[in-house]
Amino acid sequence: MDKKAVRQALIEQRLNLPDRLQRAELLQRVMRIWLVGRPDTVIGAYWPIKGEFDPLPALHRWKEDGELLDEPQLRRIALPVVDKVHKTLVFHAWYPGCPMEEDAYDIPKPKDTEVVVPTLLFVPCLGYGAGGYRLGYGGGFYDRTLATLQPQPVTVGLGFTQGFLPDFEPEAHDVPLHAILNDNGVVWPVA
Ligand SMILES: Nc1nc2c(c(=O)[nH]1)N(C=O)[C@@H](CNc1ccc(C(=O)N[C@@H](CCC(=O)O)C(=O)O)cc1)CN2
Ligand SMILES: Nc1ncnc2c1ncn2[C@@H]1O[C@H](COP(=O)(O)OP(=O)(O)OP(=O)(O)O)[C@@H](O)[C@H]1O
Repeated sequence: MDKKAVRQALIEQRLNLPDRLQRAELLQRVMRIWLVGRPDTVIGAYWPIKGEFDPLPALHRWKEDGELLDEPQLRRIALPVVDKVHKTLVFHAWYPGCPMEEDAYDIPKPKDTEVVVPTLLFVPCLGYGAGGYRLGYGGGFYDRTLATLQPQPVTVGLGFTQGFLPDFEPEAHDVPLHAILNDNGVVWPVA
């Protein structure tokens, strides 16, 4: 199968997952545990589309947990906005109820909030394979953004078990993720 057909099949499968709610709850838990002890105060995530796992509830709790620390921490969540000229992503602060507007591909983006630089990025994985490699929708936005972001953020892929591709072959421009989490736990790096 070519990449385009694989993408279509994965989106279809994901939209039809019979137990997505239970799987989403499991992945939220994996995320929260993975975040314990991380030093980050700005985390980049995404507004879910096409049946993607929603990372925002777990991140909102992470943000609130920051206020309960011995030394309270101001934590912020950011969402990607497409830079149409450079075809890269810029991150804007987001909070629940934040005014939104449509970005490219009809994905909502925060309206007029501050540009921030995340030290950790949760990256949506349509598919993923061994070695921390991911398959996205084919825009190359994450690869291009990661090729230029300074300092380099830690990148953590999120996907359902269903997206695992045992035979995935990365291309030269594919930047591997530092970690991948799914509803079973941490699947990259392998222990
Ligand atoms: N939730 C979410 N937000 C995200 C991403 C993502 O993967 N998930 N992105 C990650 O990069 C960026 C947007 N990238 C996207 C790239 C392509 C398509 C898309 O639907 N493409 C069409 C084909 C368009 C074409 O061929 O010109 C399609 O698949 O039908 C969607 C988002 C930023 N925001
Ligand atoms: N660092 C880069 N510099 C320039 N072009 C790039 C870079 N990375 C990727 N591209 C271009 O983007 C196109 C799509 O890449 P790829 O198929 O890996 O997208 P993807 O990772 O699935 O999509 P996305 O990151 O948007 O979810 C490629 O054909 C490639 O030419």
